[in-house]
Amino acid sequence: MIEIKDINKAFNGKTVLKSVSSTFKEGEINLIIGGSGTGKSVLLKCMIGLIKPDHGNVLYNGRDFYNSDKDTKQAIRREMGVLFQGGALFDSQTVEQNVRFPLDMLTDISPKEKKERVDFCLQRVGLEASGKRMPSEISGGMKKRVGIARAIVMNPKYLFCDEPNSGLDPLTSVKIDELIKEITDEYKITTVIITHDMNSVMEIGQNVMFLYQGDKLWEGVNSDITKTTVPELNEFIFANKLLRDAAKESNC
Ligand SMILES: Nc1ncnc2c1ncn2[C@@H]1O[C@H](COP(=O)(O)OP(=O)(O)OP(=O)(O)O)[C@@H](O)[C@H]1O
Repeated sequence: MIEIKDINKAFNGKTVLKSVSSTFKEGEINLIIGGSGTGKSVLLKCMIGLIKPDHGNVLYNGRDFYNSDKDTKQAIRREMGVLFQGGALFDSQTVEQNVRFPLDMLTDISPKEKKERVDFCLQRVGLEASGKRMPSEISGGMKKRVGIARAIVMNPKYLFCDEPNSGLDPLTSVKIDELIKEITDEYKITTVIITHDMNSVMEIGQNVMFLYQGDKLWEGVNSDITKTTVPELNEFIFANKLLRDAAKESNC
């Protein structure tokens, strides 16, 4: 479980996050949604320690990240897996080398153990036959899978995904969502995903937080989202015509 309490952040006098608090549950998919520039990525970066909030706390199973000693911070960092937007793969390294990278950087396990762990993770994301290929030789969906394999190679307790569906066709997006959901269930990970994708919200959004201009305006389970009376959230959801029509039909 991750708790964020009263997170505030401003850049050059402009407030980007306004006292945001929430709880992200273990073994569940927790989504942060909202339009462009509403502070989703800044919030995620505040959670993983890439941007220090001006005020507020981030608690990892009760451990207060920003008020921890160096060793505890390091331990929490090792429990995080991050799938960056666009995958962030090293183009000059094979798929296998990309997945092995955190093990090389953060562990001193033997080459044999590393190989076993990398093979296991590649197999878990359905890429067991692609370890020797270069990122330039695989599709966008496969790159995301490599990113997921790398994010789980350290066996994380917390998984953060920044727009895992960006740049993918709808069918591949669904497959990536399903994979993240399966892995979250299987290893009881606390997963936090930033997305614009209403399909992801409806399919896998067990807990959803809506940010608007740095404010948390709504949170709840996905099945309640279309009943919202928050005008900004309504506008965000029903920008999608299919959903608008579906909502009209269910009200008839
Ligand atoms: N390092 C920074 N320095 C100054 N301003 C920043 C910095 N990072 C983000 N911002 C500003 O903070 C605001 C929120 O940005 P953020 O990237 O969190 O938006 P977002 O909701 O993730 O948008 P998108 O969906 O388009 O990625 C924006 O106005 C952005 O310009």
